[in-house]
Amino acid sequence: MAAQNATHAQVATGPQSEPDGVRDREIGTEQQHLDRVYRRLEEKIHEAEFLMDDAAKRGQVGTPGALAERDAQVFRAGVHLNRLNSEFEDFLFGRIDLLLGKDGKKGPDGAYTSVEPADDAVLGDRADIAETLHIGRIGVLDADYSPLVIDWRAPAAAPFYRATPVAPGRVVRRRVIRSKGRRVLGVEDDLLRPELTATLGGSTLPVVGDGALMAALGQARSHTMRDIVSSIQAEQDMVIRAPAASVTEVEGGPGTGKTAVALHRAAYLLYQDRRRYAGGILVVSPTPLLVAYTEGVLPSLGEEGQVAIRAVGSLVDGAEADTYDEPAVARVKGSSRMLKVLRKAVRGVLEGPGGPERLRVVAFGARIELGAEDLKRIRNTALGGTAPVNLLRPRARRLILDALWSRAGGPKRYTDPELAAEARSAFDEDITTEDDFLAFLDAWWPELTPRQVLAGMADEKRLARASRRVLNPRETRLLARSLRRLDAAGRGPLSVHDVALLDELETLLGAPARPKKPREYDPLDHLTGLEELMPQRSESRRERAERLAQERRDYAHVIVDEAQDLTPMQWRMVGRRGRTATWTIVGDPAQSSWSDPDEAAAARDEALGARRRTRFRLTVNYRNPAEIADLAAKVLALAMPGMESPAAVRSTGVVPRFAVAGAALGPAVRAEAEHLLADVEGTVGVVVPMGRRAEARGWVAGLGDRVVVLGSLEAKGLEYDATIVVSPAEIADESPAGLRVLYVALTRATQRLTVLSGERDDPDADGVPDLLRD
Ligand SMILES: Nc1ncnc2c1ncn2[C@@H]1O[C@H](COP(=O)(O)OP(=O)(O)OP(=O)(O)O)[C@@H](O)[C@H]1O
Repeated sequence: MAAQNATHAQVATGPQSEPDGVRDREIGTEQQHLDRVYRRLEEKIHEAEFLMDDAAKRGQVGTPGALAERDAQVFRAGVHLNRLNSEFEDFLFGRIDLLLGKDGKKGPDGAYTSVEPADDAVLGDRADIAETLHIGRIGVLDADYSPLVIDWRAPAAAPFYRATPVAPGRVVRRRVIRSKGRRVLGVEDDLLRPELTATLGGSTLPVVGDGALMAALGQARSHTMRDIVSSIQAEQDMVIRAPAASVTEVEGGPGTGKTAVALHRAAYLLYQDRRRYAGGILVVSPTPLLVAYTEGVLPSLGEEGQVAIRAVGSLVDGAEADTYDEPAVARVKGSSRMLKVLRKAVRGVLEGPGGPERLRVVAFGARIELGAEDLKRIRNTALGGTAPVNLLRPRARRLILDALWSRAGGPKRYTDPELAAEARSAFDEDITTEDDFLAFLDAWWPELTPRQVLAGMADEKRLARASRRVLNPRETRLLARSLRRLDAAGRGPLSVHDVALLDELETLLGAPARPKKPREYDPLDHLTGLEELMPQRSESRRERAERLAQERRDYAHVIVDEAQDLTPMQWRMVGRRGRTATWTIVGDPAQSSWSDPDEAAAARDEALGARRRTRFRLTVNYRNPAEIADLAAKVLALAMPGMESPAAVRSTGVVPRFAVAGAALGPAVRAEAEHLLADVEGTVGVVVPMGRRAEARGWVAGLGDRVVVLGSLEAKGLEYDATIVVSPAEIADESPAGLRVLYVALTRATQRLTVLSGERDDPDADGVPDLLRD
């Protein structure tokens, strides 16, 4: 791990100090340990299988108590088995050799807890190794409760990540073990106290290899993210294990590991306080592509489904956004001004033309009528309530009945209150059972769905009434036009920004009634008496609204990745899902595709309110070689003058390639992609302006699934072995945030970068486009 805290002194390592045969011997030593661990795991699996078997037998007894016990046991044993099976591959990855600690106390995992060495741990320049710990994805205790493997999230594993040559604590040697299944393939050591001659069991402590981080960073990339448990760096570990304060904010440039750190933090929090986080951890990701890229990481860390990774366009149930609005429309839809527009739009639907203008009923043998003015007055009184509009319908119905009763002279007919009450209830019943009255109510105060209201906003005239003095006429026109994709019921392709509007509307409207699904018949029911324990009460609307609101608040922790991109309306949507949660927010203002980073920051402040914040900064770029990072820094200087770029941890000696295509982009992109496919083992990303996505897919058709075409906004968070950035000037011109979007595009490659100039780029004699020159 030569770059452990790259700013600190180098760690002494190196094959030069490695005599022949030492590596094989050390691999053999670790192999013996792994064999022991596997034997123990097999014992545990047998125990789990026995438990399940035994539990199934108990199930045959059939009493409710025995069944409940059976369920609990089967569940526990099932989880256990799943875990062991899924973690069976590659789960032991580290080892630390430690000096004697200051005190002799042991923690629950069987390891000594002291961080600092005892005063007499080192004599002159000699020391004995007092403790050896192996680190893995889950903890395994031997039959005598001594630790065979320490879970990477346990406190005893922290020194594996945190020790540096400047502050080594008790760690003398840190070893990363590469294993596959039951076989140890390699070991890489860092010596943290090179000045010492340390002995283990009487022999000198050997040192093998030259660090695991570089090996990990140089590996080819696939279409899914790998975990980094074996090489988490000290500054990253500080974030992963930070106490779950109300808000943990992490900033850092491209490639500093923000996404990796956020996901590993989720795994750490679950480990550290499973009960607290059983309420779920929500990870909000900017695009479905990034969700697909990161989804696999957590199960491999040994979790059991408490973590939901959702794209910001899929946070509302039933809505799946697959469209991007053009920047001017996105700016309107994302702005907090939309809140006012939506409020008025909801009212506008109720008041809008086409609704009934009068109500006629027959009561006491006479015809009674409420006219347009009466209905308007009643509607305004009803809307004076604070509840969501759909939940105000019963109130409006009652006000209508009151008005009819009074118009029919009801209050004057009866002096006896009891008689009056009886007559009133008969009057109400007569009217409300009439089909005409029900039809009137449905037309006059329809139960609205968020999608209907949104679709209604496609009518420019109607929208203009709702947006008066909030949006200007151009903004209103753009907004109305963009919503014409939807039919009257709101079906049709939704944009990412529409989803936040739907969520806001759902809050304004209250949840519409959903047809109740009949509960499936379960043959166990009559045995367990479950029906009695869980009576099927019918739920009132208010109860339902409260329940849904509750469900939304359910997340115990919310992680926001690429937080710089959330619009004010999206912050409101995400905020609703974490009202009582703790938060981890990671992002980089320099990569913001939102036109106004200050506005987004203000919206974040509003969503988080007065919660206490703890801030961290990540400073080392683990993705891009220095040659690519240096080029990207030129765009950063234009996009955000004065912003520092993170220090690249490695260099490949290969500078970015510049090619000029002019108008003939297709053949040039294809040729460059073919060239890069031959150069790298893994993936090639072709980043194009958003409007060129469809044609670009044609350019690379047939080159295989190692090549991926992405619109500039879709590249966020992803990475490829090699990247082709097509027409930088066109990407930069696409939106007011275009230079920052270009910065994102230029920082996706782990090995090779080709920049292809289009018609607008004005390349110099070397093919370097205007925007990337010194
Ligand atoms: N400690 C580490 N060990 C090995 N690889 C690492 C480490 N930290 C980060 N990486 C790798 O560096 C790359 C960048 O990480 P990640 O995507 O989390 O960065 P990021 O800060 O989210 O980047 P961006 O802001 O550009 O989206 C990934 O391939 C990740 O696996």
